[in-house]
Amino acid sequence: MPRTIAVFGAGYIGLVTAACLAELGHAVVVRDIQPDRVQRLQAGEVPIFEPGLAEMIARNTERLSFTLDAATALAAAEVAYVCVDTPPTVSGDADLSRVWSVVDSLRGAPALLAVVVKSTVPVGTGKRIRTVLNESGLEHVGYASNPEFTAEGRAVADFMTPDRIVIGGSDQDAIRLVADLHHGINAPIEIMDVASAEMTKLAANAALMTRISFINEIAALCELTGADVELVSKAIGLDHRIGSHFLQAGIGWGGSCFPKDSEALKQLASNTGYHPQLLNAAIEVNNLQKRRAIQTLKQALGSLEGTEIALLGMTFKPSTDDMRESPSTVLAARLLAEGARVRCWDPLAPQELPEPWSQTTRHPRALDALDGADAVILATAWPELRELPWHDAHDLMRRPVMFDGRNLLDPAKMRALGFTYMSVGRP
Ligand SMILES: NC(=O)C1=CN([C@@H]2O[C@H](COP(=O)(O)OP(=O)(O)OC[C@H]3O[C@@H](n4cnc5c(N)ncnc54)[C@H](O)[C@@H]3O)[C@@H](O)[C@H]2O)C=CC1
Ligand SMILES: O=C(O)[C@H]1O[C@H](OP(=O)(O)OP(=O)(O)OC[C@H]2O[C@@H](n3ccc(=O)[nH]c3=O)[C@H](O)[C@@H]2O)[C@H](O)[C@@H](O)[C@@H]1O
Repeated sequence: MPRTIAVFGAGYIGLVTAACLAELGHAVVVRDIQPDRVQRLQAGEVPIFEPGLAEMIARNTERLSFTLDAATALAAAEVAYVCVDTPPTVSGDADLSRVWSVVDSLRGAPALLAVVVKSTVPVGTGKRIRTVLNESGLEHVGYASNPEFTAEGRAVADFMTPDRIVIGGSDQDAIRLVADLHHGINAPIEIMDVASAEMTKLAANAALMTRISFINEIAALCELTGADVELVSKAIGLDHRIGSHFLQAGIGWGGSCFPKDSEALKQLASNTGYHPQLLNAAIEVNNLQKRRAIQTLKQALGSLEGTEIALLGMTFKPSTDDMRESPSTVLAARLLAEGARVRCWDPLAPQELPEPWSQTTRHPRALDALDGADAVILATAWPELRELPWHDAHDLMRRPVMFDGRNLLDPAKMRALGFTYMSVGRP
C-alpha cells in the first residue's frame, strides 16, 4: 500500500532512498537544512552524482517534493526516514547531533506511525531514540532501524536489488510497515532487534574493510617474496568459502563511510572496555598503504623535492564525485610535503575542494597533467585510465615513472612501452 514518507537528509543516502521509495509508488517529501541544496532540487537539479539517480528523480516528480521546512515534510507523513550524516567527532565517536535534531523536530507530527533510522549509528542509539520519543509524547509512534548497505556509484541499483533488507525493531506494526514499504523489491528481509540491526551495519562494513586490508597485507608480502597478488587474489577468491569480492589490492580504502565507521566501531569497543585488535590492525594497514606508495615513488625518483607528479584520479573510487576521505587527498598532501608539485586529473571530482587541493593544479585532460611530469600515480580505478594512449603519455613525460596504485594496467605492456612501472604487490 502506498504510504506518505518524510525523508530527512538530501545527501547520497537520503536522495537515493527518496527516489527509490517514490519509484516503488510512495509519496515522498525530502527535507534538508541546506537552502541551496533544496532550491536546486526544487528546480529539478540533482546536486550529487549517482548513476541513474537524476533519471529516477525526473520520472517520479509527481511523487517527490523537497522542502527546508520540517513541519511541511511531516504534515502528512506516516513514516519519517532519518538519513542525515553521522560524521566523526574529535574523539572519533559518531556525531549524532543531526539525528537528535531530526528527532526533536518530530514532536506533534499529526499522522506519524513510525520513525526509521537509516543513518549509520552506534549500537544503543535506537534505544535512546525510543526513550526520547516516549518523553516527547510520541510513545504511540513505532521505531525501527533500517540500515543501508548500498555502495556509492551503484547506490540506486543496490537499493532496488539488495542482497538483503535488515529491519531492527521490537514493535511488530513498525516492522511490518517498513517491510511493506519495500514491496516490489525481491530480497530476503532479516528481522531482528534494534541493537543487532545497528551492529549488522557496522560489522558488514568492518568485514569488507578487513578483507581489503588483508589482501593489502598479502600484497606487501608478495612484494617481499616475488609473488603476484593479482594471481593470488584470483585463486583464493575461487574458493567458494572465501569468494572473490573485496580482494582487490591497492592504495587502500577511503570514502565517506569505511574510515568513519571503522573509527566509530573502534570507539564503541573502547567505550565498553574492549580492545578491538583485528579492527585496529585493519585500520593501521590501510593508513600505511598510502604512505608505502609515496615511499616507493621516492625510492624510484631519488627525491620528490622539486618534481612534477601527475596524480590521476581524485575521488575515493570510480563512478562517484565523492571526495570524502579519498586516499588521493593523503597522497596529494604527502607529495606536497615532500616538495613535489602536484598536477591532478579526475572526470567527476568537484572543482571547489578543501586543502590541500588548492595547492595542486587541475587539468581537464589526463594527458595535459602528464605533459612534462616526472612520475604518474594512478590513484582511482577510472576505466578511462585503461584506455589512455600510454604510448603518447610516455613521450610527453619528462621521466616515464609510474606507480599504479590500483593495479589497473598490464606491467609487461607498460614496461615494453618504456615505463619504470610499479604497482601494488606485483613483480
Ligand atoms: N554515502 C553512502 O554510500 C552511505 C551512507 N550511509 C550512512 O547514511 C548517512 C547519510 O550519509 P550521506 O547521505 O552520505 O551523507 P550526506 O552528507 O551526503 O547527506 C546528509 C544530508 O543531511 C542533511 N541534514 C543534516 N541535518 C539535517 C536535518 N536536521 N534535517 C534534514 N537534513 C539534514 C545535510 O544537509 C546533508 O544534505 C550516514 O550516517 C552514513 O554513514 C550508509 C550507507 C551508505
Ligand atoms: O556504509 C557505507 O557507506 C557503504 O560503504 C561501502 O561502500 P562505498 O564506501 O561507497 O564504496 P566501496 O565500493 O565499498 O569502496 C570503498 C573503498 O574501498 C576500496 N576498495 C574496494 C574494494 C576492493 O577490493 N579494494 C579496495 O581498495 C575502494 O577503492 C574505496 O576506496 C560498502 O561497500 C557499502 O556496503 C556500505 O553501505
